[in-house]
Amino acid sequence: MANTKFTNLDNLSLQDFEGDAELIPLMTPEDEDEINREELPQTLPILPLRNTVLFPGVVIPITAGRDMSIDLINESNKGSKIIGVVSQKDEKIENPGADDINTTGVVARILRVLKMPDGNVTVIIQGKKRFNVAEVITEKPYLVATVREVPETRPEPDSAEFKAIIDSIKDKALQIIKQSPNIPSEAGFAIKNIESDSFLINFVSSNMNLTVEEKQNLLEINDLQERALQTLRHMNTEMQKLELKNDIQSRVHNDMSQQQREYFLHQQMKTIQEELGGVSQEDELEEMRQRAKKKKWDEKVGKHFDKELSKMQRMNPQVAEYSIQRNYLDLFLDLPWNKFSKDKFDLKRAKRILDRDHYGLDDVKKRIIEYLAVLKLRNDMKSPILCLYGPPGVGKTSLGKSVAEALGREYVRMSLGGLRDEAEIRGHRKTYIGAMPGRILQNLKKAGTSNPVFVLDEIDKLSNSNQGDPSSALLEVLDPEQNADFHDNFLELGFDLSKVMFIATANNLGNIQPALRDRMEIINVTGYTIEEKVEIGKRHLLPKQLKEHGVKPEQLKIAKPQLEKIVEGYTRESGVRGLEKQIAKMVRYAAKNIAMEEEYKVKVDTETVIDVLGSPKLERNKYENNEVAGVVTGLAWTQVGGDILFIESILSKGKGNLTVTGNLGKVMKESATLAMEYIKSNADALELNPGVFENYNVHIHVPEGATPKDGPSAGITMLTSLVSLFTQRKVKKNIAMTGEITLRGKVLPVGGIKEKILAAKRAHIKEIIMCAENERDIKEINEEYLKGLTFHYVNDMSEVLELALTKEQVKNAKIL
Ligand SMILES: Nc1ncnc2c1ncn2[C@@H]1O[C@H](COP(=O)(O)OP(=O)(O)OP(=O)(O)O)[C@@H](O)[C@H]1O
Repeated sequence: MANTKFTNLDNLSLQDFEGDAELIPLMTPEDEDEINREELPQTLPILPLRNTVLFPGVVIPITAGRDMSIDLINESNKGSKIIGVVSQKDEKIENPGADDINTTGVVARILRVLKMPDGNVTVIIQGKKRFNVAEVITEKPYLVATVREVPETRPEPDSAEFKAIIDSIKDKALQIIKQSPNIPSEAGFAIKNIESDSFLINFVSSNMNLTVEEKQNLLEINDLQERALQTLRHMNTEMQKLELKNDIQSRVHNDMSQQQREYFLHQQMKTIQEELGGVSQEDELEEMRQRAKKKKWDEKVGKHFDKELSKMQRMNPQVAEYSIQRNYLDLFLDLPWNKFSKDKFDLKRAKRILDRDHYGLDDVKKRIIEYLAVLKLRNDMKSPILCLYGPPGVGKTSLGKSVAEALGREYVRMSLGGLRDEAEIRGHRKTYIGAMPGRILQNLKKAGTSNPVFVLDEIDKLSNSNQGDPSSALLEVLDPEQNADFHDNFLELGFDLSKVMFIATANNLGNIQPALRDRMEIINVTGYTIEEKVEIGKRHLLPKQLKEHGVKPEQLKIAKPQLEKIVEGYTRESGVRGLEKQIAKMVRYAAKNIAMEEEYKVKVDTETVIDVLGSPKLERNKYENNEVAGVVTGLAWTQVGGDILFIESILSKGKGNLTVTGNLGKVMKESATLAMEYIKSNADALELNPGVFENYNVHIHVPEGATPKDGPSAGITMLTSLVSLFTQRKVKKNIAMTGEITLRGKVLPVGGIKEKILAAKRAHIKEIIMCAENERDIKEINEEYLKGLTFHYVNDMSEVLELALTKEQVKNAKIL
């Protein structure tokens, strides 16, 4: 017989056969054929089995305790290892004789013998084929008998009926395995893999829960199909018994588990409640009732609350809606209905606070104080909403905070940057999963009063999307006519926002929805000059950073020249946020040395600044010389506020192409084309050789290439640059300009003048050219900022060129 499937048996240890462990090696049809071809010996030692029946092909462990059996096994194991195995008629008989054993048995091969510590022997045997005992020759020391093969009738190989029976046996076996918790699931795997039909029948018969007699009867059936049928019958009975058993058990179990579940849940609830301070549903409701008594809400709100509370009372605390309802009622209890802080309208004090927190910004502070004065006199909030607008980091947000302190009101801030869903402002309906009130109400809850100073940061960054229009929701918030009854979807009732003081901040007025802009009183917070930045650094930013880093003022001193170095060399902005970061770096330098007890310069000198911050990055920000034709300084409005920008242009041999580079937007590119066309059509007046346009390519570039730039205000700068290029005339020193051009050479006014003036000052510019109409902007600027600057107001390009270009040509001028 092919032994391949059983080789691993040799490696099995004793533990593998302990308990009821089943062995389920599988016999293939080839193994079976081989067994059938083997000759049956004439005589066999007979091993009587008390309580089991061996079937052909099946492997079973047997424990032998009787002397006759131990002797038989030991002898046979030394010899052929082939024995005859027959079950006893009565298991109680200790020393069975010829009459006490069944006549049909199975030839078996000893696979392994294991001697147990108690003297017993466990033997693993595998059944081979059936035999009949012809005659018992001797009974001592163990039974030996002559044997006869038992013929087996097999069905036709393609018998559909037999196949159906076999399939049914497999199915039933799998069902039984599934329903029986004691049978390992590997048995199912074995059954699926059995290829030999007779082995399947034997394997199932051997493992079924049958009496020895029933099993013996099965073994004695010579007709294989009949044996299969009988096996299936037994299996059906077994299955029914199992189903019944499982049914009874599951009924008992269900009753138990329902009870257990409830007990368990109650225990859990109790524990959670204990952890939460022992609040039961009733306690919870009572607590809410008590809190509600203290609320100063209107009758309508009170009634609504009572109604909703009794709804909660009727709810099962274990359902999800209960907690939604509790959150809903909590919001009612948390909102500051009719709760106001008392305003401190001491305007002198207010001014003191604004001055304490912010250096400069005189105009802005004046406007704020005026605004507060009106509030004081009218004593209602129906004055327009303030909108502080200006470049980043100039103190818009922190001004809002100071206003709150000055008025003695609570302060909340909500950033609108990137907000695109209307529900963020107005909330979701209560029925929506994960519903919440909108951020306006959430912030009021946080503020704890109904009249806080509410800063709406970055109102220009609201975006529109398909999730509704947040700006129209904001309109309702800000409209004094409507906001006394602001509707939040979650709250379902109106809430009065009319006493809230809203202050919006924005970087760019152009991006604010016009209807929103109309509702607000715009206050321009401009950027700072170098001197102001140095003062802010000294008075505010350095002390603030020292405090934040736990460094004492006497442990780090940065004098004005060093602060100026930091401003000029390391920051390029209208505001002071970058400066604050650089100062923080300086403070960290001190902090590190203090902590490591290392020596450092307490009085920072310029070398230390360079050591700590690296070499200055922005020296180029200053005005450059005028030795090259085609390089002109413009004044622009960029992401950091007002800034200077250089426009460079060069000529190269070619066919009159115009190239524009430097990450320029459409409008700026158009300005370049306009400038070029203007020069072409005014070539005579500019005394240019007309052939020059066909023989040269022009390239205009605006550094820095990585920063996107756009807008019409570079028009006059581009034109000046090109005229300088074509005429090779020097550009006047320390001059900068800003203005839009038309095709006819008219100069138009542009925006952001205040910022641009400050940027020019920071870059040490002395003269500025701009449109005559922009003169009114200059008049609004504090005299202080205009010191040292000369302004030229123009209407036409010819005036610009007259002012900006000298008569002198640059060194090594090209002859065109
Ligand atoms: N005039 C000033 N005096 C003192 N500190 C100032 C002044 N201006 C700005 N700061 C400080 O600069 C930092 C940045 O200011 P803030 O955040 O208010 O800028 P912002 O204008 O709101 O900027 P953004 O537009 O980016 O929101 C804050 O620490 C603020 O206190």
